[in-house]
Amino acid sequence: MTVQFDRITLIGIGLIGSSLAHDIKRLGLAKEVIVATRSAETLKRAEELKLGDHYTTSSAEAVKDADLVIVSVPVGASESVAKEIAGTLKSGAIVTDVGSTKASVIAQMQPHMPSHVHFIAGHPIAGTEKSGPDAGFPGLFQGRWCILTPLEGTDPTALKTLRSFWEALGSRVDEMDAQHHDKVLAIVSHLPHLIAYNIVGTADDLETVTESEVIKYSASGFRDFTRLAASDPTMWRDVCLHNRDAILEMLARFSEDLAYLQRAIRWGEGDKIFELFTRTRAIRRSIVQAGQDVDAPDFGRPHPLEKK
Ligand SMILES: NC(=O)C1=CN([C@@H]2O[C@H](COP(=O)(O)OP(=O)(O)OC[C@H]3O[C@@H](n4cnc5c(N)ncnc54)[C@H](O)[C@@H]3O)[C@@H](O)[C@H]2O)C=CC1
Ligand SMILES: O=C(O)C(=O)Cc1ccc(O)cc1
Repeated sequence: MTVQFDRITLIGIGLIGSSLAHDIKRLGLAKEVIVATRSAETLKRAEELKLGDHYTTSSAEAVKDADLVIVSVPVGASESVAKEIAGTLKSGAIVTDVGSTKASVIAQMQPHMPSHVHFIAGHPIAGTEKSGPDAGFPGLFQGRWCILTPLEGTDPTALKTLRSFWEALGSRVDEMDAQHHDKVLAIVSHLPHLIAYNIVGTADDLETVTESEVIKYSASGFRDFTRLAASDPTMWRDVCLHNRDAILEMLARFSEDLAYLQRAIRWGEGDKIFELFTRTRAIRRSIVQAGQDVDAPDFGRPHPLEKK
């Protein structure tokens, strides 16, 4: 099914909002794109980059007559956006989001949504450590998964339309309930970021190793962590606070497993260490085999970190 909307409104025009803007224009998915964001400075930059057709700092104004509204703000701002747009949404409009956590976003937005709109939360599993309107680029969502979290009673036609939108961007779409989404993402995305923030913080705190040595001798493994640890502080603070339970559960499991490894190292239990490392190597090989290794040169799309 090919989709074209008369009017798409993008609320929030950072990495994700601006990447959507590039692709909507490139692929002709809307006759008109309205860009709304809170800060006048960001809005001015979006206009300079020609990311839309109309620009406003009023989300309430921006959603008037929109068929599709995509909210791309830090998850902690979801409720204030929902309250702001509730009164001006057009009948039959689809309202969605891209937030990294889902149960909290649904809890913040759903109660404010009028019954004449279709609210379906979503999450593209695609991004980089960059933020702001200059960070976006066309093709970010190509070949990546997008998870939609329909609720009981979600209109199947609206769901199909939203699915077609993401498919038009080149994404593969899965449906999942919000609680399960939050558990899965806690381990595959939120924990890795926390580990990265923590290890880079630990290296920075060391008394016996200087900062210049950390920079000078950083091996590629450490450098990979510094990339994640450079991710937007507001966005990731909000993820931590809004997926609290799942993150705490995964952190507890992680700490137990780390203690096991620590003990094996202390007692010289090479077989235990070897068994774990063999098991984890197999996971990496399955990712590569499944074509999910986005760093591979043959992944077949612009590299997510292409825009330096
Ligand atoms: N960065 C990434 O790799 C990914 C991020 N996400 C999710 O996408 C959402 C947006 O993230 P990014 O685009 O990376 O962030 P960003 O920091 O690049 O952009 C956020 C935008 O939201 C605007 N904003 C903040 N509060 C607002 C409010 N109350 N009303 C209107 N606009 C407001 C900011 O001015 C900015 O334009 C977040 O919820 C994040 O969890 C999802 C997938 C990947
Ligand atoms: O930059 C990276 O490696 C990411 O992991 C990007 C990312 C960040 C947050 C998401 O919810 C989804 C993807």
